[in-house]
Amino acid sequence: MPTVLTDVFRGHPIHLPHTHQPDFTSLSELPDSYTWTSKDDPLFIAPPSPAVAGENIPLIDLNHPDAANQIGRACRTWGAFQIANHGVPLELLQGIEFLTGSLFQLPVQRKLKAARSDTGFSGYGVARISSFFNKKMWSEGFTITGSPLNDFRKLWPQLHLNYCDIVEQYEEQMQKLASKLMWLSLNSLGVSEEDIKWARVSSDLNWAQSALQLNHYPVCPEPDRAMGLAPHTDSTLLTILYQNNTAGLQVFRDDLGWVTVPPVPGSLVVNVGDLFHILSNGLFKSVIHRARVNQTRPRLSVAFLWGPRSDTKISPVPKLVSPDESPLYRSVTWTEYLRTKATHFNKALSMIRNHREK
Ligand SMILES: C=C1C[C@]23C[C@@]1(O)CC[C@H]2[C@@]12CCC[C@@](C)(C(=O)O1)[C@H]2[C@@H]3C(=O)O
Ligand SMILES: O=C(O)CCC(=O)C(=O)O
Ligand SMILES: [Fe+2]
Repeated sequence: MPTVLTDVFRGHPIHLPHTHQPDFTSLSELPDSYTWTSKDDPLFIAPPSPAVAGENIPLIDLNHPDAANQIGRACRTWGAFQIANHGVPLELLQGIEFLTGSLFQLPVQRKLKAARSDTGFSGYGVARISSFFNKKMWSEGFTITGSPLNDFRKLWPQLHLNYCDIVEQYEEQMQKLASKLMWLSLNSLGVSEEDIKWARVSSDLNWAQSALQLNHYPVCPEPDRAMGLAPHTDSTLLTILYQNNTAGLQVFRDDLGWVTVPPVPGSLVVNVGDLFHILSNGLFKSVIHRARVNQTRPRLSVAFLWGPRSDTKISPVPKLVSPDESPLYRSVTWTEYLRTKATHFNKALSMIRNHREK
């Protein structure tokens, strides 16, 4: 049984055309292969409801005495929220943004030296979900899990140690924050450490693991017809996203359609992932989100994808299941779930759902 994320796709190759990325900046028209319509994605033009004006995911001050309830409410209604006063130093956010910008500015041949392999987890390439769509996405990405030393040495023969240091510090801060957010939201449901022993704060976070996904959305000649990152849910417990000062992230609500998440300097966006939806027996929504692009400003984002150790079985917390009903989902490890998702994409959750008798 693998215990690290790097092993997840070993024996489960995903062939993706990393080497066929265009030089985005040289294109003055959108090639057909990048032109999206609602045939390529049924939600492409989900009309915003009139109610959407003024509706936005909540911005929650973590120092507020009622923060736990506000977070709980946001997880139930939106599956996403922004946070201020999160305690992550501004210089570290600036550092990770600088690293991300420097990485994607490298010549494409250099980036390809660290390309993600078909069975690999880390490295440069197109989004993993690309194989589920007919059209290409206007973006490039870099996934990090474990030490980025080997990849970074290929990218920056001189400066790799400085950049490794930034990643290490960033991940350390994010891990602490993610655990705090998970417990604040669970506490709001009356769930305590007694109810989920594997996730005890006192167990020094050895029960968790993570990946960092760096994303770059270059400026685009026809943004209305292009897609930066297609609609998806994350398979995590929680994802913490840093976005630079360029809008592009949108979250989907059945009653509102697509809602743009405006960048708020210094704040972070938090998404509920599929595993948290399972753990909460469906009470917290794993939010469908996507990234759009624009004509004038490149966009960068850094997603901290956070989940349990690969061998931990995640199942609905018994306290959240009514005594006369079976849990909404059967138990699953993160490894099993990532593999299900890699094969079945947005049907993955329904594949592990327990079907209740009518
Ligand atoms: C741990 C992971 C979650 C992720 C797949 C991955 O193995 C590493 C990258 C993650 C990411 C980021 C972009 C969107 C997404 C759906 C994808 O294709 O790669 C997520 C994956 C996920 O949450 O399922
Ligand atoms: O770039 C964004 O805003 C979204 C990124 C994202 O959803 C991801 O990396 O999983
Ligand atoms: Fe995502």
